[in-house]
Formats: sequence, C-alpha cells, structure tokens
Amino acid sequence: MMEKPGFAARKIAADLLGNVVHKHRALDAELDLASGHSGFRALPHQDRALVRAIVGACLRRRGEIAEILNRLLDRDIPEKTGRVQDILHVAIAQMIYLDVPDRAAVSLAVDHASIDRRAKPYKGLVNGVLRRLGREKDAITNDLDADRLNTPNWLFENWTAAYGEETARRISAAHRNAAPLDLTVKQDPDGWAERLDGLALSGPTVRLRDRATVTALEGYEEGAWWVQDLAASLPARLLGDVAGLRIADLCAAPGGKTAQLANAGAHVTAVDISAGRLKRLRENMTRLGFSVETVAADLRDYEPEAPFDAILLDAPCSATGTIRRHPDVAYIKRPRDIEKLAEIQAELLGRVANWVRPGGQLVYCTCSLEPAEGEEQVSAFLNRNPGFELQPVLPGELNGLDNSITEQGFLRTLPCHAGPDEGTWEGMDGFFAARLRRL
Ligand SMILES: C[S@@+](CC[C@H](N)C(=O)[O-])C[C@H]1O[C@@H](n2cnc3c(N)ncnc32)[C@H](O)[C@@H]1O
Repeated sequence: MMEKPGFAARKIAADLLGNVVHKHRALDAELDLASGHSGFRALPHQDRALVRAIVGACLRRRGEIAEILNRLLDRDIPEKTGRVQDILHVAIAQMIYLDVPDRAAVSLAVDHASIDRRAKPYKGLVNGVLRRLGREKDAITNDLDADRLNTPNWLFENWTAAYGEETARRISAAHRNAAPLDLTVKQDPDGWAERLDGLALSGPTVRLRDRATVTALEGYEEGAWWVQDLAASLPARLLGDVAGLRIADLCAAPGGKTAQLANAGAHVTAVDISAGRLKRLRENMTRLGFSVETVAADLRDYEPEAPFDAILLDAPCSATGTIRRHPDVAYIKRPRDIEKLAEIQAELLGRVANWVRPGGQLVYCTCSLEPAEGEEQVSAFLNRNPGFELQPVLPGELNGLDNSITEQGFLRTLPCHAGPDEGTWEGMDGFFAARLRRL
C-alpha cells in the first residue's frame, strides 16, 4: 500500500501520544531534535509542526476526546488492541480541534489501523465511528464539560480542595491554551515592548503574543533579555534589593533566576546537580554578559565555604504549574510523584536553610499547584525550625499582582490569574514562593 501524504505525521503523533499517556514519557524529551523519537526527528519541518499540534490538542483536550469516544461506542474498546485508542484520539483531535478536513483524518486513521497487527481487526470500527462523528459532530460534541473533563480526577480533586471548585475549573480552562511568550528584560521594559510588539507587564516582564522563534527576535544575540514566565520572575523579586549581596541560587539551571539576581547586582553562586543543565546555564550567562560562579553538585553533598547573605531554593517539583506549556505533565505525573518530591523538598529545605547567615533571607519556591509542595511544605518547615520566621509578601510589593498573595503572606500564582491588567493575554504559570528570615 502506498503511504498517503501526511500518514507518517499521524502515525508518529499516535506513537508519541502513547508514549506520554501509557509510558509516562516527557513530551519535550520525545520531541528533542537531538535525542528524541527517531521517527519524529526524521520528519520534514512542516510535518513536525503538525505532529506537535496534533499531540498538543490530544493532551489539552484528552478528557473531552475520551468522552466523545465514549458517546460513539456502545462498549469499551478491549485492551490489547494495540494502538486503536491512540489512533482514534489522534483522528478526533484533528476533526474537532484542528483545521483538518474530516475525510483526510478518517482515511489516515483507517490506514494506520490497517498496518498495526493488533489494531487491524478494528479498522472497520475506526472507520464507522469516525464517519459517524463527521456526520453528527454537533450532537456528539454538545454539552461537553471541558473544564472538568480535561483535568485528571486526582489533580482536579487536589485543586478543588486547595482553591475551591470554581477556581479549579478556571485553572483547567487556562490549560486549554498554550502560554504566551514572556521575556524578562535587563532594562527598559516599555522600550522592548514597543520594539518587539509586546506588552510591558509587571516589573521587567514583556509578554509577546506569538511564540516566535526566540533566537530570531531582536535583542537575543546582544543578550538584552531571557525567556521567563511572569510567575517564574516573582520569587527572585521577593529578595528585594540584592546589589552587592552574596547569594546562593540553589537548583539554578537553566538560570532564569540566576540572571535576575546577577542583573540586580548580586554575587551569585549557582548550584545544580545536572552538569548538562548547568552547561546551558553557563551558555545563557555568557550570552547575557553576566559573570556568576557555578557549582555542579547535589545539594545533599555540597557544603558552602561561608554563609550566604540570602538563598533562593527553586526546588525540584511536579511542575503542575506549567501544564499550559507542558500539557503532558497532567498525564506523566502521578500522586506518588508528589509524595516523593515533597520528601526531597523537605530534605533540601532543611539542609540549605543553615547556609544563610543570621538575619538573612531564604526564598523557597516551586512551580507546582500542589499545596504539599508549597504551603504545607513551608508550614511544616517553620514548625520544625523555630530559628526561622515567615516574612509575609506584602500588598503592593509585586506591581499589581496582589491577587497572587495569600492571607498568610505566601506568593501563590495560578494559571487563571490574569496579568496586572485585564486583557494582557491572560495567565501565568502556577508558582508558590515563601520568604523566610533566619533569626
Ligand atoms: C525547577 S528547576 C530550576 C529552574 C531554575 N531555577 C531557573 O529559574 O531557571 C529544578 C532544578 O533542580 C535541580 N536539582 C534537582 N535535584 C537537585 C539536587 N539534589 N541538588 C541540586 N540540584 C538539584 C535540577 O537539575 C533542575 O535544574
């Protein structure tokens, strides 16, 4: 059988979807052009963009697609049918959420089922189900509760318990769209907003509507800015005026927060366990013209020579605050990952806290929406360590982002929080940060 144009892209999309949702592999790693999925790497540029769009829609709309399939089938597709379910999801994503003609999506799905040994007996079902969807699209997709369906139950329950159901729904809704591109500029946010046709948000953040090729944008070569979500820029800002201070940026790579601290005039020691990620940090600092000390070490072994004036600990976490950028996170993480990560965070926080001098500040942060990795982590630390106090984040400290400050004085941003003004192409990553002081 001759392969139809676009067949390879659909086949690889189904493969990648399967690797994420069944094998819990990170999508970024699969899409890496140096080390990712070999079939994906071999595709022409345009087909790679199509694969990204299909897999993105499959993940962002996974709950809706599953419900559509449910409405189309009389009974569940048996397990051990090979790729049937992934093939159907890929086709439905194209028919309902992407601008692909139904006929193309259906015939490529049937072709795919025909060449898969275990899916082959179901090619008639694939054909029938998808054709019916084409005919009865409106009726079948009517009244889908997208906000509830597209978030896995355990995450939705976590967020409902933490923020209430209405907010959990708004978080889920924010995940339907890809995030805009935020830059942190060294100086002159208004000028850069004008030059890049963006919007100056809170502080040094400039937001661009399109995710253009970053390296082709004005100011990249000269190191005028770096890519950093608005929310990710907030924890370092909590340290206030850091000019001349010795600061340890712990878990630093690839260096977004290191760059902020260096730009503000601090003497930064950037520590990270990953030599590869630290190499990227050094490349970033070279482009930006910052000089910082870098240390490749596990924080569980590292011993600083002298106490620091301040510490920023951006602990490893589940990254559920970044689902707008990484929709696979909702499917590759599981509840036990949160438990394991919370244990590591507690260990790291307990260990590094003693590296700050008395009177010095320690900011702990994670890009997670789970209280176990944020509020609960810090409250437990303070209970165990009477030698530290919380220094609440105060209204007015964060240029118009007061709705991201909790009653206790923690920073808690959510993907459904708008920027400082309405109409700022909505949203930011979910972040938690707490500012502590050693007594
Ligand atoms: C959230 S990322 C850091 C992002 C970074 N702070 C930034 O703003 O660009 C977490 C980092 O923690 C590092 N890490 C994880 N476990 C570590 C450990 N035990 N010791 C040191 N670094 C660790 C990872 O290599 C990863 O680079």
